[in-house]
Amino acid sequence: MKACIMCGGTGTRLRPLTFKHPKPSIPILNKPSVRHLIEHLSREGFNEIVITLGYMGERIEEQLGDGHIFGVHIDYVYEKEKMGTAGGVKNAEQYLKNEPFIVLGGDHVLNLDLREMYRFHEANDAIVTMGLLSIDDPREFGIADMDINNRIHRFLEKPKSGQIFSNLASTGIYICSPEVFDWIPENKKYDFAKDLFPAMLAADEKINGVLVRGKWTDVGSSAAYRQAQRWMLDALPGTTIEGNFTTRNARIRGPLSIGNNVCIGSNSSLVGPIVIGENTIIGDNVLIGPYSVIGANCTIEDNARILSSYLFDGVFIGKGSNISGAVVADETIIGEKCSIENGTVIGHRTTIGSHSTVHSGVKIWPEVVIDKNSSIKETVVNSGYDTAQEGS
Ligand SMILES: CC(=O)N[C@H]1[C@@H](OP(=O)(O)O)O[C@H](CO)[C@@H](O)[C@@H]1O
Repeated sequence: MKACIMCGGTGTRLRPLTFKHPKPSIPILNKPSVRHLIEHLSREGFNEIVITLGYMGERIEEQLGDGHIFGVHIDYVYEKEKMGTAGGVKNAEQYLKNEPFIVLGGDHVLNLDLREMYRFHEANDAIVTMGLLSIDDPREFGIADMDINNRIHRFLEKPKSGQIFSNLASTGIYICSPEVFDWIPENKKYDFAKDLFPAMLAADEKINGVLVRGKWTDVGSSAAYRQAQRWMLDALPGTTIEGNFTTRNARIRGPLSIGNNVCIGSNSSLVGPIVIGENTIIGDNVLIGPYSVIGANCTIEDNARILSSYLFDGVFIGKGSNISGAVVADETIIGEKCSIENGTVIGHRTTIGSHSTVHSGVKIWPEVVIDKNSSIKETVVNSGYDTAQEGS
């Protein structure tokens, strides 16, 4: 079975993380998130995959290669300019024109039964079948109204508060028959949700919906990102303690997945679920609490506390610092006795001087240097980076 993964977006809402990683490459359990998606597709029998690329596309191609390590074959199609979601898929038509195919976003994290959705599509006669999920507040999504025979009669993209006629949100996962290409104009920016579905419904063309069960999120915001990592940490097997590490009397409670050559100092306490990448060094009296992911080549010095936080590769945490509910991108240095509070997102290669506090929810852009003893209450940007807020 064939799949098309849309990986062209700029990921502006996930800044500052997306200055270093395109959205599908942001690490989840220390692996680019799209790898988890491809592993799932492979398990479900979708082994011919085409990926549409735009922003930092080469990074994604480098990380995934031809797909053989996942048991799939991957082709890549680059968008020269932004073509919209349907326009991007149209660009990949040569790989998709012979049989129904599934379309997903490169930032989707899920454990859904996609095969069931595909079978439903094959057994029914719509050109498009949309995966729908019941969501309490669907304002961030497209919403659909569906009859008892699964036919969608109304669709509205990003409804405002007074316009919510249904709680069925589009997951942005579509099964399409090749006839869909007749509906998408060539060389024109064209979107599934904004252009194609309204055009099909106006022409009384059938679109089906299918309710999906299980876990699904798109990693569109840092809150969704944290949620996605939590799910994946919850899915770590039982009390496993994997990996080859050395320790002097640390107290360790799984589930825990540890890379090779990790070194844990004395009297430290690790309470899973936790994932730690290879070559990371953890000092004495360190507490690493549940729902933390620590990248490869990190250093956590003595007496630090890391709680429900995600540190990317090469991060340094100084003595006695307290990191709680934060995301810290690659190679950032946090000095001694800092406090990094809940919801903070710190870009790559930033330096936070010792004895500083970064208050709850603050974002700090890459390569910023914060003085010692600072108290940061608002976003700190780096004017060397593009500050325009467009795209998704
Ligand atoms: C224009 C467009 O494609 N909108 C889609 C898409 O929204 P984004 O905000 O563009 O990610 O994905 C949503 C699911 O993540 C889906 O509900 C919505 O209809």
